[in-house]
Amino acid sequence: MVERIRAGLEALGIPSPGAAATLSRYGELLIEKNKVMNLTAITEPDQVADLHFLDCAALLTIGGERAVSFRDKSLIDVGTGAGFPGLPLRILEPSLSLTLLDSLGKRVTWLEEVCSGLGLEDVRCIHARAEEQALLKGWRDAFDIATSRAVADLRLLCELCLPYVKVGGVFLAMKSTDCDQELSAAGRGIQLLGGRVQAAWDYTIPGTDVTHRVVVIEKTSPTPRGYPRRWAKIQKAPL
Ligand SMILES: C[S@@+](CC[C@H](N)C(=O)[O-])C[C@H]1O[C@@H](n2cnc3c(N)ncnc32)[C@H](O)[C@@H]1O
Repeated sequence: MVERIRAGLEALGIPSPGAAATLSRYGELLIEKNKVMNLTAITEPDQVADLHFLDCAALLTIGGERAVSFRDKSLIDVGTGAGFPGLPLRILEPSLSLTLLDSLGKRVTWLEEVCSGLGLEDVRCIHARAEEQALLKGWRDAFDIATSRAVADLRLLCELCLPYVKVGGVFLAMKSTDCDQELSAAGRGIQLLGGRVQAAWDYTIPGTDVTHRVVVIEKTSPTPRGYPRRWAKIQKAPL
């Protein structure tokens, strides 16, 4: 796995002294734990390298000259599951101040073990529902970047994620390339929550023919009070 990750990072133009080995160790821990806990449907080492690590790593480079800078930024990964995309980003950009958030306690406990096993002691692992945590003092309009992959339809997802982002920051929604309809349906909600779609970048994971999309949503004004709403309401009446 380590060689595949190293080659993929090189193809992406990401310098990675030591990072490929750390990611590979993370992959081993993931595959091992997945035998007794449901963490991922992807279990074959090369696929873990491609579809988890290199997919997440691509966020650091997409957009070329207009790529989002992660250096010295604070980032919250909403619905992180087994740590994606947040943890690979932190391994590749050590200056990142990372918060991983998930509603499933067992996954968060495992993430704490992984972080300490990999020597990433400063990563905050939070067991909470995104729409509840965002209502607490110090969490709203507080992060430079929010990320989320494979958590919910964009209409719902924006209400979970955009409240965390400070004005001038961005929410990076990792999606498939067929998300046009999802994106246009989310337009009204994005505006209401204080966001604006800045770009949608397609990228191909190195060494594969898999193409994904990241939607970049800029925070242009603070999220109005009253959002996010309770989950039942978000689902029943998406913005
Ligand atoms: C399909 S997994 C994706 C995990 C990871 N982002 C990835 O790409 O592999 C979705 C995760 O979102 C979490 N989740 C769903 N709704 C959530 C919410 N409202 N607040 C926090 N976490 C949530 C679930 O517990 C689950 O771990």
